[in-house]
Amino acid sequence: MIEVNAKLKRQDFELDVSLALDQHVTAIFGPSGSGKSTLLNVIAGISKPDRGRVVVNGETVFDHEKRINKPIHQRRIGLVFQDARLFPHLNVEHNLRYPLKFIPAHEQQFHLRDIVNLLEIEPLLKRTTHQLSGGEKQRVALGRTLLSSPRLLMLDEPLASLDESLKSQILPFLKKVADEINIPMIYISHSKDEIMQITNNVVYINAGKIVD
Ligand SMILES: Nc1ncnc2c1ncn2[C@@H]1O[C@H](COP(=O)(O)OP(=O)(O)OP(=O)(O)O)[C@@H](O)[C@H]1O
Repeated sequence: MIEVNAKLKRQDFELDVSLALDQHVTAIFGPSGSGKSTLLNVIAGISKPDRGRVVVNGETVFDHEKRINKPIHQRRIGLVFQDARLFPHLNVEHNLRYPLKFIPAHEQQFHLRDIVNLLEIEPLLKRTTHQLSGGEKQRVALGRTLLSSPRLLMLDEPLASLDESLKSQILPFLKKVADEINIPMIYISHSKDEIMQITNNVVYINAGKIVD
């Protein structure tokens, strides 16, 4: 369960949201500039609200009044962005293994092998990141994020930079992660078609406010 009560004012924009997400997968949908990424950043700890409270799986990660503001890494939230942000100096396998170094073995939710099989990336393991297509990069980025054993997975327009044919190749993998992986997921997109393939549970945001 994710609870967000947050106000954040910028020059030409105000985020003012109050929402409780209790489904396994939630999509956040809204037009460009409506505040989707800002909301995600507030949950992740990248942006600090002026007021409010954020609770992730029972843990208060932000509370303005109580002066709680857990740093990003302590929130244990996995983020996947439009650009894969892989480490260019590491090959695919080492990108995937990277987060495992920081998590004690008993806290690791997945083995490398499970994720490699789930995302069908075995043939890519020895490649450098420059030898991957955009869609392959996104699968590796998703795998690396899962291997960080997050307690919440947030994807911010993960398909936005891919062409239509690559999108349709990656969507089944996102669906598989949504259906088979036991981690709550927030999926941000401005594409209704894309969202409908992932979940029926949609939160609409417009001009910084949740719309019923
Ligand atoms: N760092 C910032 N400083 C000032 N204004 C910002 C900053 N980041 C975003 N904004 C503004 O806040 C508003 C919400 O932006 P946000 O990125 O959350 O929207 P979005 O719904 O994710 O849009 P998109 O679908 O285009 O990515 C926009 O008006 C944007 O211009």
